[in-house]
Amino acid sequence: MTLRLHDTAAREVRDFVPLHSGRVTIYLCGATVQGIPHIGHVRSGIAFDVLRRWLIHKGHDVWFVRNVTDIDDKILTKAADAGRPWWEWANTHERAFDDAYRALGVLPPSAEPRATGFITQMVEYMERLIDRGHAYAADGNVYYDVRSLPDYGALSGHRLDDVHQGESAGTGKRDPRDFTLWKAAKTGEPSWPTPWGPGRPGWHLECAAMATELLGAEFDIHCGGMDLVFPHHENEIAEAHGAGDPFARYWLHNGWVTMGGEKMSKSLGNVVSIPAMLERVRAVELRYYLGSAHYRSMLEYSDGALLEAAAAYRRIESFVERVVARYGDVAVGEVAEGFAAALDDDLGVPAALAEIHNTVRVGNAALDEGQAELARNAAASVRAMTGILGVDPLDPHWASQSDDSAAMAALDVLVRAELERRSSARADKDWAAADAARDRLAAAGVEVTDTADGPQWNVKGAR
Ligand SMILES: Nc1ncnc2c1ncn2[C@@H]1O[C@H](COP(=O)(O)OP(=O)(O)OP(=O)(O)O)[C@@H](O)[C@H]1O
Ligand SMILES: [Zn+2]
Repeated sequence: MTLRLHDTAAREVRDFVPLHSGRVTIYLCGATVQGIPHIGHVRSGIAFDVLRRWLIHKGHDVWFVRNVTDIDDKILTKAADAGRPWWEWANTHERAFDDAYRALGVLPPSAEPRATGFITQMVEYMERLIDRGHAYAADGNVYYDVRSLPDYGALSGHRLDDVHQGESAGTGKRDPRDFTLWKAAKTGEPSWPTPWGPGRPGWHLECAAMATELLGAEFDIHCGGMDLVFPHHENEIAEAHGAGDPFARYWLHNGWVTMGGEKMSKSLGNVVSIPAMLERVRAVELRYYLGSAHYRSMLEYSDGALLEAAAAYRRIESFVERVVARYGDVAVGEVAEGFAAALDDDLGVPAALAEIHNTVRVGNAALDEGQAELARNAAASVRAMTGILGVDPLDPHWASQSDDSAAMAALDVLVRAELERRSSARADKDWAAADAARDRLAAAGVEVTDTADGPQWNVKGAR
């Protein structure tokens, strides 16, 4: 089946056809490493990790580039406020993002270019733009002349009259709507030499130069958060088209993590950091939660929604673990047809999750009825589907972070035996024996919840 994706530029969902058959090239705008990541910052990493895994599953070789913006006003200001060198500040927070991505099982990118490593390419890029009449130097700054490009604004739908770049007025700008490619050096700030004097790059130039250098003048998918449509991606397109490059063929944008209906952001103060979240739920549960909404929807954070998602994930996990405990190891099987159809439809994760939960229900019933083949097939399919969402319970990545799964599987057998004693005692109206079974479980710290899928258990205080 053909994968269909919502292309912001086309304003519609359209068939995805890669530029080169069998290979897909993707550029995702990565972090500006100025602080500790909050859960909003990693949403794009998770959403497009699912895209990547799905494309790999469909047989493509995926080249996935996610950059690091390691030079930026905010980095310089925050480092200066903290009395630290800017490069140390950037590196420290790059590691914090790395830790978060790794903890959440986001596949490492094929390349992770840092802006400061591509200055030569940025200078060459500006030379091309100046030669072609789309950029000009003034007082050591280099600006992009937005009026020089007839289709400026096409991605975001901004009319030229309404353009506000949201950047401070630079000296020598011919038109306030022009945007900055390169900033002249200021005393005490890092700078690199150029034909127009020393300075440092602007964000929009960084991404266009890195994407072009690593993925070519034309590549498949450019993605990022929805707040990047304007000005960041609009300006990247302007640069590429000005330079004569076709650039990205599809533009994908993810919605925000919100809290109280507003974008989670440090400036609003409504943030929950990844380390703080990982004190509350396991990393795999947080990943499940952050990846559970459709990538284009807003994901409104609440404690209740997080815990509900964690419980939903544990239902999937405990089914797979029960199968392993009873029948031994489970291989990765086939994805359900409905799951494939859901992901092919613009990465419809909510419908894909419904397929997973449905398979778990069928599998649990098969387990209860001792239908080994059916139960094992269901577990194998659940492994395949959860693997594409990055949350396969048996993926070794999670094993080091979760309870010892062999011990948990053994415990599951014992707890199930105790639960069976409790339920047959109830059926015999032997209340004393039923209470004794319940008390033994409680004394061992095992909490039992009766659900539509039968009793579920967990160890009190364990995550
Ligand atoms: N709440 C969020 N949900 C989804 N993506 C987000 C969220 N906040 C930031 N991002 C993404 O993270 C990247 C960095 O964003 P940005 O620097 O604006 O973070 P921020 O925390 O909002 O910053 P600030 O605290 O300065 O407002 C961008 O790609 C943006 O799309
Ligand atoms: Zn970018």
